Amino acid sequence: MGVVEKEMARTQKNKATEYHLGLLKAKLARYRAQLLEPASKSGPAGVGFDVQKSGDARVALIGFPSVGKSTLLSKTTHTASEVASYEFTTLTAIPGVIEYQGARIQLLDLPGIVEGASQGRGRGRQVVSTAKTADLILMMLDATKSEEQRRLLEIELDAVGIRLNKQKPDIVFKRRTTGGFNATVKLTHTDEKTIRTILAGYKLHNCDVMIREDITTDDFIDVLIGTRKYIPCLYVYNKIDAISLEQMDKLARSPNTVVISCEMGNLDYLIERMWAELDLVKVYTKKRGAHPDLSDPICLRKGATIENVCNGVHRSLAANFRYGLVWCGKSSKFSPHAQKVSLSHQVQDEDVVSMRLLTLNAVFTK
Ligand SMILES: Nc1nc2c(ncn2[C@@H]2O[C@H](COP(=O)(O)OP(=O)(O)OP(=O)(O)O)[C@@H](O)[C@H]2O)c(=O)[nH]1
Ligand SMILES: [K+]
Ligand SMILES: [Mg+2]
Repeated sequence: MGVVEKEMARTQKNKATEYHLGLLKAKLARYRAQLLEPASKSGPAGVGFDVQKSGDARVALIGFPSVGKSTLLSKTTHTASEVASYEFTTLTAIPGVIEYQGARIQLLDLPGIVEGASQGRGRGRQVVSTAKTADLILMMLDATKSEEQRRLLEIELDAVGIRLNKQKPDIVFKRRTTGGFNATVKLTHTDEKTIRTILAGYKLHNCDVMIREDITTDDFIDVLIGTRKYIPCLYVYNKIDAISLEQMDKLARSPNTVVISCEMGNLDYLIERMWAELDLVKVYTKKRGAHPDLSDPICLRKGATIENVCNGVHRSLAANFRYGLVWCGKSSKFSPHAQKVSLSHQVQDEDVVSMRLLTLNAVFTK
């Protein structure tokens, strides 16, 4: 235990010391953020595996050893990853590709992690750092083992700043202004004084804060630190061939959970659920006077703009952009007629997009 942790343990949790605790928490979070985000030269700690991101999204497999991560990769992609009954069979990151609905999803097999992974034991630190780069985490669990495994993994991911299945808390900061405080909802888990104390700890005396949901002190620190990653997670219980129907039924009813048996197959439902969680937007491109190319959509993250579409076609496109035309999709106000849009326009699933360019006055597709 470090000095700050010790002081926190000594400090009893009651109203009188809550402010002090908040300050200590902020201090500890700052130290750990420094420890976990070292400058790139200072060694491998906190750095993920050097695997190029490819395809439209990245899904990372996180779990204890021998839960069946490599078996899953081998069964759902064309990549083989060694499978064995002994622990730590996989020693590095192994990428495979799942092709689904016209999208290419990178599935990343990773070494098993153990308790303490985030504190730098073994390759664990590298694994949890890689998890930070994922668009979706598949937390793989052994259905025959105790529920404790899930909580332990959540602690490890939490320790590197990953927040699972959580939206970024709705807090807005404005520095170098008057120091106003505004909460649009009643705060029941924290209060202005605690938040002021934390801000003072960061020497942020002149800082406007606007809070728009009933946050906790931890939520506030997360947003203040700013390096947190809010990543969706599916809890995947494997090896259901080895448990009773009643046990399986109970697991399957939990939120964000899928039960599978890699051995028995039928992983289609898992892939459907992954797809739904990734929430990708598919956009079709169209040449002037031609039908849209429905065979080759561009897949983008939700919230993507016309600029992202341009970059998905060719990197020179955005620089020569005059305007875009959008048809049919849910974002087009004038469907079935085209809507004239700018680079910053957000596209929706199933939109058809055409670009008009400055130099060529022509149309591009992939
Ligand atoms: N009963 C059963 N066994 C399985 C299932 N899936 C995988 N296994 C077995 O579990 C063992 C471990 O599988 P791996 O795929 O190597 O597990 P891993 O999570 O990649 O393990 P590490 O790389 O060591 O972390 C192997 O003996 C697999 O055959 C399943 O659905 N049911
Ligand atoms: K194994
Ligand atoms: Mg493996």
